[in-house]
Amino acid sequence: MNIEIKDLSQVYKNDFRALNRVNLEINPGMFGLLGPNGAGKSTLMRILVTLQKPTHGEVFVNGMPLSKNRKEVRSYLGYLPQDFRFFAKLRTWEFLDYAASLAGIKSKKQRLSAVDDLLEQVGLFDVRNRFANKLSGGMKRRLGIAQALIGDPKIIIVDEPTTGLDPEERIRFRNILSNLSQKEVIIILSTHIVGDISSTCSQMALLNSGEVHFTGSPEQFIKQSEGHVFKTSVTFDEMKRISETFPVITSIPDPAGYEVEFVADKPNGWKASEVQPNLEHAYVYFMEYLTKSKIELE
Ligand SMILES: Nc1ncnc2c1ncn2[C@@H]1O[C@H](COP(=O)(O)OP(=O)(O)OP(=O)(O)O)[C@@H](O)[C@H]1O
Repeated sequence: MNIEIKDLSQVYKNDFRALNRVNLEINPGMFGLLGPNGAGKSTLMRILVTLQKPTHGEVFVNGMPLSKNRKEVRSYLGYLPQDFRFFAKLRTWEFLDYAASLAGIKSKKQRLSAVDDLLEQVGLFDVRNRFANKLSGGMKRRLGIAQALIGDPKIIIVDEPTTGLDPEERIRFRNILSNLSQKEVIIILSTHIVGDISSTCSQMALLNSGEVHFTGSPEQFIKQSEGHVFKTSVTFDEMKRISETFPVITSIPDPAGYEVEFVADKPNGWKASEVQPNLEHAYVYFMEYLTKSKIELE
């Protein structure tokens, strides 16, 4: 399985360009699409799941153009939309049973066995008789991924699935996804949460204002910010000045002021030592320095 996105643009009716000439290659494993709110992630996800036609460009799934093979591509897909909703009056297992019949599993016996497997897989078996609308936020999201997994999809697309979840549920959700990525499937995870990417994705892209600014592994992404993350001690007075000059990532109070970690192209006169960057540092560095310089260059 392989997805190639070629020169994809989306211009909305109000002339707003939500995607601008996006090119990506996505192979089996977990692919993280990282970007701030409004970057165009949901637009791209909706195009991939055939809910929206792009203004320009094409998506190829295993070499097949999506625009001419929508039905076939749909048969490979599982999708968890950002605003996942379900019918309030169904129990958790009934909802999945209903979703399985919509997905074309006709035999009742086959459906019930698939539902039990899915409930086990996402850790909802014990609450299978609870009304779906009475599940906690994290459980609802897990029910969402369970319905996306019906029919063993080869491509699983999840749009901002961890937003609003507490840390424990977020980890649980990521673990479900990373277990899936052991199989030969493509999982595309769109998120604005850096932590979702670091722990699970082998490949990633950074999308900002509808444009891809980076594509590669999280390790390569981090490498780009090496030599641009610093640590120094500042007085209370200096704190204001440094935070107006650079993005400060952490500030830990000490008796004389603060120990701060900041991201900069150069530390510009501040006596600071270099720090080994992590993904959060790299994201801030990209957003502050590299995406802006790319936009200015064009
Ligand atoms: N139907 C539409 N008409 C006009 N503009 C739209 C439409 N849908 C989305 N947009 C705009 O396109 C941009 C990208 O939206 P999109 O939902 O794809 O971003 P996103 O990265 O998923 O962000 P978020 O996480 O906030 O949803 C936003 O500025 C949004 O307001």
